[in-house]
Amino acid sequence: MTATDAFSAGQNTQDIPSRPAAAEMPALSIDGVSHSYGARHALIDIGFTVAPASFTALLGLNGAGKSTLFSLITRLFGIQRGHIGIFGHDVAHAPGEALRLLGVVFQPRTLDLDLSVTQNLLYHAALHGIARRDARVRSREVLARIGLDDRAGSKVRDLSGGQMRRLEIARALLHRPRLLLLDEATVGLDVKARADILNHVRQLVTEQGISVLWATHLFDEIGSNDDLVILHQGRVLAQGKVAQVIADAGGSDINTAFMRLTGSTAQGGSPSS
Ligand SMILES: Nc1ncnc2c1ncn2[C@@H]1O[C@H](COP(=O)(O)OP(=O)(O)OP(=O)(O)O)[C@@H](O)[C@H]1O
Repeated sequence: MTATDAFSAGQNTQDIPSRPAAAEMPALSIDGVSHSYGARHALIDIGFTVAPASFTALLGLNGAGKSTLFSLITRLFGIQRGHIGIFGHDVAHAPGEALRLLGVVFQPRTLDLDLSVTQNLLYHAALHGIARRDARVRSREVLARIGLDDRAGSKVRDLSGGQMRRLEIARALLHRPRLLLLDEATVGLDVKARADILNHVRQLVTEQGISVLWATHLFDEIGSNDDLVILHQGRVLAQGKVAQVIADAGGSDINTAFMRLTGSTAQGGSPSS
């Protein structure tokens, strides 16, 4: 039985550590997480939280450990060390509750190009056990939310790269998650498509109250009001509001702050990056 179950069942909770109220519960909490591939340490004792209804950028160069972290959060890999919680549900011990609240857009594309936009969504809904009629309602809802409602009948093959990405985001929203993870969601897109995707995702935060963890290596995708986590060579070097991270690092902007923290050259936001 989880702490939540015990609380709701009204049992003696003396031995159960007190939990923050639901409104204060982090959407995502990463606590003391380490992961190694054999002798290679990909993540080293990392910790941070994503606040509810926030946009948190996870900034790191190639090889920083972002994809490894996503694989742990989604349970693709078992957790070797540390704890990961989604709205208070431990991913290792209460995976059903935790993953129900989670939507994910992975780096590689996984759409069926020969099916229509709606068929892709209905197929995914069926995998989630969503009844056909409900799935149709939800498909229309998520396509409208992500600005693709006019392409519902199009073959995915005929969409642009940016539209395909938006469809993947729509698909990740079908089961109405409260936390959305996106791993380098704008890779390979042009400047306008990148901006469109970012705008849509930011709207999910401000209008729907969805919490977002946005993994990127592109500095220009980070907004001045975002929460920021800097991951470098498997370690969290800084976290907090962007302005605070810049001030703490003694930089004048995010590029100089990153360079000061890591000694690495900053990455621009060129479409080919
Ligand atoms: N399956 C694997 N086996 C061995 N080492 C791996 C494996 N996957 C990742 N690594 C190593 O772990 C480290 C972190 O890689 P990871 O892919 O998590 O970083 P990343 O920040 O997502 O980078 P990228 O944006 O390039 O995918 C790197 O040193 C990488 O070489």
